[in-house]
Amino acid sequence: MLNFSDRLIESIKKKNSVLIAGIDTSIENIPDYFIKRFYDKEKSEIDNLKTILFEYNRRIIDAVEENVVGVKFQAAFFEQYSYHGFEVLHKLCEYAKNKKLVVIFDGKRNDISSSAKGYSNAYLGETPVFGKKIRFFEFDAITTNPYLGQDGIKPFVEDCERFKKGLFVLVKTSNPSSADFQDLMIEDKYLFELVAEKVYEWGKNCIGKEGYSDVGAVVGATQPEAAKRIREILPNSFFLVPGIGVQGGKVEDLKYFVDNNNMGIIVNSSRDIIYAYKNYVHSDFEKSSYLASKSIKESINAAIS
Ligand SMILES: O=c1ccn([C@@H]2O[C@H](COP(=O)(O)O)[C@@H](O)[C@H]2O)c(=O)[nH]1
Repeated sequence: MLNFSDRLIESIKKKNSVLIAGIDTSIENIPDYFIKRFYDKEKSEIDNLKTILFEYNRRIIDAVEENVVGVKFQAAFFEQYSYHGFEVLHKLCEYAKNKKLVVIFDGKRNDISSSAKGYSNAYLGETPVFGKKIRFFEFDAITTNPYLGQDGIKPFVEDCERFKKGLFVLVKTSNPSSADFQDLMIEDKYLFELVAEKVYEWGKNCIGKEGYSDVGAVVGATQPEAAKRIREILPNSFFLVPGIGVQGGKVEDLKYFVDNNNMGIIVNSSRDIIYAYKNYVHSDFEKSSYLASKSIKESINAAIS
């Protein structure tokens, strides 16, 4: 089996797209006409929730499939519905995987090593059950938080090596308060630069045949200056770039995120795609999401070519 970075590159070339559709759907943002179509008064609220959440996101995936290299599932939007949400997440992950999309779990997980191992078993690897190993999810990659240091990251890196999976470590995030900690200076370096140096180290043993590491960085689209610095430290890592559109990140700035081959990034867009019906065709959310994903893909391609 190919390394994660090689599979990603293969898919990017095939799709001519570095766009990732972010599945961040809340039930209250699903259009009324769609809810009415599926809501069954004979069923419980929870059963209706599960059906509608799955059916809406499934159609979004169908609609954008042609324009995206993968999908990123934001854990929070499934966790808010407790284990019912996770049941839907599991089905959607399989659905996207069957369409040969790259599937990312955005859980920003981390903990002490024994707990981190549990997370990694769940999302990248296998969980021991009665002497057997069970694979619960089929994600290709996960996002992690580096705050606990190397021992909290090692279980994920080991599973990346073993199962040819990918990791995106938060290095410089897109949110307004990212500077609170990430921009602290330690001697002559920003904290995010020190984290990037660690990401380089953690990914040294999982380099694919195309020369890219399977351990990448999350770098917010709102942070072009930081992106230039991080690219110097991580010349052969993929950046997962969230924050274009609603958060203010500009597609034109993506030229500061790419590597010397104009590669090395995947760019997430969530709300602009899943709720595109609010800006495009109100009565047809699938068409709207298709049009939005096509337009975002084309503008990204123009900005980085
Ligand atoms: O620095 C970060 C890290 C993760 N995210 C996640 O990406 C999406 C962005 O959603 P949009 O609707 O396209 O703004 C969301 O899931 C965040 O949790 C991020 O935005 N910034």
